[in-house]
Amino acid sequence: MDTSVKVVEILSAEEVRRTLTRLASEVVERTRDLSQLVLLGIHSRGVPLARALARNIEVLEGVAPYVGAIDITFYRDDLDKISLRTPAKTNIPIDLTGKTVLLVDDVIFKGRTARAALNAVNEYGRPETIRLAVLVDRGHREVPIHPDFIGKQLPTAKEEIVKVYLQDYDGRDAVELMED
Ligand SMILES: O=P(O)(O)OC[C@H]1O[C@H](OP(=O)(O)OP(=O)(O)O)[C@H](O)[C@@H]1O
Ligand SMILES: O=c1cc[nH]c(=O)[nH]1
Repeated sequence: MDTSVKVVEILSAEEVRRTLTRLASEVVERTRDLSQLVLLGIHSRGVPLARALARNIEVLEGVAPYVGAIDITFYRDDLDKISLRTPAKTNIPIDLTGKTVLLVDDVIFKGRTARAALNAVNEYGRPETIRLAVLVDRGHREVPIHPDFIGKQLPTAKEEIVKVYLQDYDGRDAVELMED
């Protein structure tokens, strides 16, 4: 019996970087006032991803957006099933009232993490708009949430795993699919 897991490269380092450049330019194009933009990365890889996106926006526009972090641990809808081992790593750089908040995550799957992030954001003011950017949308949503900015739409089987690697977090950029 073959129990090995097959790893398929979905995006190379160069493709991750190009995708980030495209996402940054889409965000710029669709943001009315960049001075009001706050990027909030969803812990954990959403945080370095938000920083990378912010750097790309700064290169394009010469304006560095605010960047912060959201730790959704205490907002999960399966909280009773997980331990509370993770300390809150939320960092909100400014009052969010009236701001354009861009939630950033590496992967969206069932959508429950993004839903929890919306609850978390509510605690820090009332943004004018909240949008969602993801590097990979792998489908299989369980809640009615759809990202506004998508790096790569990747049809997957439910049991497959998408792994995102980021330079600032993992020492390299890549997206891989792990198939059974
Ligand atoms: O749409 P969902 O089904 O909620 O899944 C998406 C979330 O799953 C992963 O996080 P994970 O919980 O694996 O933790 P990590 O960020 O530490 O990798 C990923 O980074 C997203 O945040
Ligand atoms: O495949 C998946 C599913 C959820 N989160 C990930 O990072 N990968």
